[in-house]
Amino acid sequence: MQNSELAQRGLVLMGCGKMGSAMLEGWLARGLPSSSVWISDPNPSDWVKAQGTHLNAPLPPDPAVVIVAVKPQKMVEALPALRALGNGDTLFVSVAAGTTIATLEAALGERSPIVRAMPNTPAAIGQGITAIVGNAHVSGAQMDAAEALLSAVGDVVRLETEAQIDAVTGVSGSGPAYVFHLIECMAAAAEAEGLSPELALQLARATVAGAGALAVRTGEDPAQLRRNVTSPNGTTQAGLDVLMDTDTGLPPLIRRTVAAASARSRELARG
Ligand SMILES: NC(=O)C1=CN([C@@H]2O[C@H](COP(=O)(O)OP(=O)(O)OC[C@H]3O[C@@H](n4cnc5c(N)ncnc54)[C@H](O)[C@@H]3O)[C@@H](O)[C@H]2O)C=CC1
Ligand SMILES: O=C(O)[C@@H]1CCC=N1
Repeated sequence: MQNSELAQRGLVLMGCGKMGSAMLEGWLARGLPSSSVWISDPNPSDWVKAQGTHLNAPLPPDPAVVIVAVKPQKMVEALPALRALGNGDTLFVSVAAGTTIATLEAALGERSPIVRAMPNTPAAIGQGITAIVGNAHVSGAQMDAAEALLSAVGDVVRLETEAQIDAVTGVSGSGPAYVFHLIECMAAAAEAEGLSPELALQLARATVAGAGALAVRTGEDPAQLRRNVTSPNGTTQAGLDVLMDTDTGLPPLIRRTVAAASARSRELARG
């Protein structure tokens, strides 16, 4: 499926909040005409309203792709409106956490091609990472199309099994929130050491952003990058002795954090 097929048959976006808008911004920037996009959302933002799409208009009869980006709790209410498009060659892509392919098949039709995806919010600036997995009805070309569509907002990885998506959700889907909280914690600690709130936040934000960019651009093992900062018996070593403590430091805390988010993903899947 080429962009031209999307442009011709149309793309439907069901739910256009934070995640839907992030993806829409990427597609429009990549040249998808706004006249080829149909958005269903009872509460669209001013930005969504200004994009020139078909907003809350009757859906096209045979769209190339339908993206489902409503909250998992809204699925039961939202999916019936899409059922008429099921069991054909319209490809459904759901980004909802914890909504299984089986649930989507039951609502949309057992023969519907369905891709389950887990993106993250850095998609808003084209730096997301999305994991995808499809059901048996997704053709190779449709999987390629889903990958192409989602690569408009960052990297895409294909999963071997649907079960992997719970761990993905716990790491990269929810992960930006962990990193934002790290910024908050570093800023609070800097304040506690006597810096002003503004300076503390500036230092924390730039440090996390710069370290992240360095890790990506160099492709270096993060452990080596860490060692590069750490002078023998210096300040970093003193800090890392606390942070890397295997009982009270970051390793067990992050392990529990990701486990809790992954467990919640599995719990949502059970309904
Ligand atoms: N925010 C995030 O970091 C990520 C979110 N997701 C998934 O994306 C989905 C959407 O999440 P967000 O964009 O954060 O939520 P959001 O609340 O910002 O957006 C959801 C949108 O759906 C709309 N909506 C509600 N009922 C609807 C209906 N019946 N039909 C059509 N639209 C309806 C709402 O008005 C809202 O604009 C969720 O399923 C979430 O699991 C996945 C990965 C990351
Ligand atoms: O918190 C959530 O449930 C969604 C899924 C991943 C990120 N946000």
